[in-house]
Amino acid sequence: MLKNQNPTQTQAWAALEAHFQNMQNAQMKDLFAQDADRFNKFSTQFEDILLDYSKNIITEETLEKLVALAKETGVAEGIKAMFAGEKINQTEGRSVLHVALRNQSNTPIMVDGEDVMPAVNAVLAKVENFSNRVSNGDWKGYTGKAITDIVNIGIGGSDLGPLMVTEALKAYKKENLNVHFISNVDGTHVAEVLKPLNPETTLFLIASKTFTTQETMTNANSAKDWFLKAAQEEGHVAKHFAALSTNADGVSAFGIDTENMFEFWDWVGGRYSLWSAIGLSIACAIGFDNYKELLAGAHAMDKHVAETELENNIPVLLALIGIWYNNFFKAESEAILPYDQYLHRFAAYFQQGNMESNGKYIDRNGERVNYETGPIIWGEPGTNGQHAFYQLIHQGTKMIPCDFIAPAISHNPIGDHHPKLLANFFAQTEALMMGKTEEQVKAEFAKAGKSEAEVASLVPFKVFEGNKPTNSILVKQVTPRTLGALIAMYEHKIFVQGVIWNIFSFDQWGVELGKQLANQILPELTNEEAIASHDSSTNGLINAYKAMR
Ligand SMILES: O=P(O)(O)OC[C@H]1O[C@@](O)(CO)[C@@H](O)[C@@H]1O
Repeated sequence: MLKNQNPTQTQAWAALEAHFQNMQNAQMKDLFAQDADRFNKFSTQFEDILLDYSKNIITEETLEKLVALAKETGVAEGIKAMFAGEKINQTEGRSVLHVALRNQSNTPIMVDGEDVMPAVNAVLAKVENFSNRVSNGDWKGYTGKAITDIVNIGIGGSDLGPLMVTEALKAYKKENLNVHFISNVDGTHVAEVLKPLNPETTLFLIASKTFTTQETMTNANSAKDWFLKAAQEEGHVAKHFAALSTNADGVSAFGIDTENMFEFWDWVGGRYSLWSAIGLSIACAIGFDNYKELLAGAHAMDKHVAETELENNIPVLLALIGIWYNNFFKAESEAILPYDQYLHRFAAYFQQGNMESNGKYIDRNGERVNYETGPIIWGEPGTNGQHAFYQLIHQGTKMIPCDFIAPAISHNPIGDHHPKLLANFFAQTEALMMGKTEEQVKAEFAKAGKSEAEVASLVPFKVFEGNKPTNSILVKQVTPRTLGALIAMYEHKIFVQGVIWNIFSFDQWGVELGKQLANQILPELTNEEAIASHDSSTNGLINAYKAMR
């Protein structure tokens, strides 16, 4: 059972507040100077992933106090409850079992008294059969040609996961198959993606847990129109459209043969669904064996989370360090900075994963929280970010804890590109931690032959205060297995933070109001009347739009 404990009313929180008074001015460079063994004490290895969390404003005492908070708020109980299939998604009356989708140990996992593993494995077998047939060229289109292009039509969790993973694992992509993603309801997206494609050799995967999402159904209908313009006969749809959904009625109403439907279940959250049938485009793109390796990596991390004491539990440590900054240093955002071009959509994926899970202001008792909850997640690949926003991270007024991620081995070892990438990866976290003192700046000017008087006015601008916290995650190489473990690590970090913040991390009521209002406004855009049903701004904007057309 989840404990339902307001974190700020725990003894651990009070102890952390007192501890923070001592730590708020601590300098990491002093902590390193005082302990030559700091790196060994504050780093850990999981398979081929090294996590170095030593460049944080923490001591062993900090971690002890943070782990005490995890204990008092029932993190261990929460982990058990999730893995046991308890309906911890309480406002929707659902279990949260994305861990079942990758449960390659096949231990029974019960929902409402029934082991879900047989159904999970049946869908996985269907995914294997389908993806093999498509990637082997055995699946033929209406003119008898093999499929060359797969188009995943979905949005949010039905897009971001498959997109991020197929990009991250492009080195494993099947030669004969291209994967494309349409998500935005903006007609430009479907127009631009379909422009170069051949209806005879294109297969559409309509990915939608609910099969009611406005953007996805609009894009799916446009894709079907595009296809039928060439194919003419409705009967050919079955060879070119498959559905990934929990809603069989919606799928057949759309006109997709439920034989071509890959089901998943309401205990799979959209933002946790790439491990389900939603991952079909991944299996087609990189091959089923690699897709299974992705699941295996996540499963290995699941076992680590379920079996490891809190003190050495990697997602728990990351969650607690995040809470230390979010709730005590008042940091409002976290940056994820992958030094790997293939991981260019990794931060975007966890914008939904983190912010849709923990962007909540009501606690599990239905009361408004009196503390900060989920952070803003953002980030871009390195080294590009260095030329865009690192100025603020280094010399801005905001503390932005950053996760730096890099592979030791590149899939594209061209010239000295990778050593240069890694040099930046190592240098940035050192610079953020060490900074540059006034004395160092003056010495550099003196070395360049500049007199103190000459440069006095410049010195303040060149000082770096440093003491900016980072985690460094060094993976041997971005492979299906390490990527699976990395994604699961962040998923569990998010879950643990939600338990500590005493919020429900697996519903998303906050996305509903905008949709409701959009549905009310849509008919107002097509009639000729002047609109007066809203506030003056919304009325003004709609009427100005109508005048512009
Ligand atoms: O998969 P579907 O049901 O089409 O939902 C798509 C996305 O829409 C949401 O915003 C929920 O409405 C995300 O949680 C979800 O991943």
